[in-house]
Amino acid sequence: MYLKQLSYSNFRCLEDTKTELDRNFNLIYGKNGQGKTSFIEAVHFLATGKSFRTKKTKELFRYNKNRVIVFGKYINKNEEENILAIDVNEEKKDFYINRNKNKYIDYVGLLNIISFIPEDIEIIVGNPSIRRNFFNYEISQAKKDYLKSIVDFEKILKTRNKLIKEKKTREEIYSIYNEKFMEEGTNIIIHRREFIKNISILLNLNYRKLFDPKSELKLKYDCFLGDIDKKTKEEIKEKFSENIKRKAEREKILGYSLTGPQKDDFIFELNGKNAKSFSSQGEKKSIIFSLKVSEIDMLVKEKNEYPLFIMDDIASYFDEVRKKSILDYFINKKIQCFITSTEDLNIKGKKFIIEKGKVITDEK
Ligand SMILES: Nc1ncnc2c1ncn2[C@@H]1O[C@H](COP(=O)(O)OP(=O)(O)OP(=O)(O)O)[C@@H](O)[C@H]1O
Repeated sequence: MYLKQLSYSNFRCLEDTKTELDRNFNLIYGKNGQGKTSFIEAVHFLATGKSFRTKKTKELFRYNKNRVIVFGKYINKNEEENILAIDVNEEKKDFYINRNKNKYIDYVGLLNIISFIPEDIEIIVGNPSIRRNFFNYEISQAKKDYLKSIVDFEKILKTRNKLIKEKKTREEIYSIYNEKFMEEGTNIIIHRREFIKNISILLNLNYRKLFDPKSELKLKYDCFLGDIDKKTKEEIKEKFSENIKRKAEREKILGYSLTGPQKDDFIFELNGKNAKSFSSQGEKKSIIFSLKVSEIDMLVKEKNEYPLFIMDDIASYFDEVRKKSILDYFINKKIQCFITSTEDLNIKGKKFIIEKGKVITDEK
């Protein structure tokens, strides 16, 4: 799939415009502070309804404005053209597919996108909730029923916590919620185990191919239940149930859930050592880049089409050799990518020069 056209109104510092994009390579080029990141943020926002820089959508409104519209035409794997749009104001966010208003759950995942931004290093060094959010989003892109499980699980967890806090743990309603909690929780565990197993193999292959053929990189699912590697769904549920029973008394004292996949974590291990504590900055960046490339492979396997890729500030990440191997990767795979840079890159495609929010197209 690829994005053919992008337009936006009131998006950060960008001057309202309509842009025709290259099917493969789009270089967003300019000096610091001109609007390069804002441009790829608009692409990301169109695809996901979210920014990769902020949770507060209001920050996307141009100063003193209270509404943003992004609009784009994309071509899917059957070469069909579709139109997406998001209209957001202070109160609500509306999603449109081919000019019809739709729910977010139906909108997200139509235009798949993978991003690589400086803040992604947090996936390794940040706290477990960052990794959980990251993998939740990635698994959802490939599996719609996972997104549903996550949304349902979060609602159930909230109610379960409320019931524990109110000490209504012996009532019938608690046991109904407990059953739902275990059922959805187990679905999440199974999806996570499967996804991590598959992506870990790709991650190692990609890291070796792109950066270091002698290294061994593993991604491990650190499930709150301990080792569930070879367990069936029923066995996992059983273990979950025992875990709940064991922690019930303490949950009552503390007033919230002490068990469940909301406690899961994921560990990156480079040559047998936890990357969070032992890997260098350059190795961490390379691990994350390999992870992103592996996500592309996973999406291609699941959906049989390539997602879009956006990468902010390539020059600040990698040396010349690594930069070349990364750019070669995108060119060979024929992925539509959007790369921002303060230096010109000698690659065939479209160059968009950004100056004070104004986008100037320069065919290369
Ligand atoms: N909501 C907004 N409305 C208007 N301008 C904004 C808004 N948010 C940020 N800006 C301004 O937009 C400008 C461009 O920011 P952006 O991060 O897109 O630049 P950039 O070209 O990627 O810069 P760099 O190379 O330094 O990363 C900044 O000067 C910033 O202050």
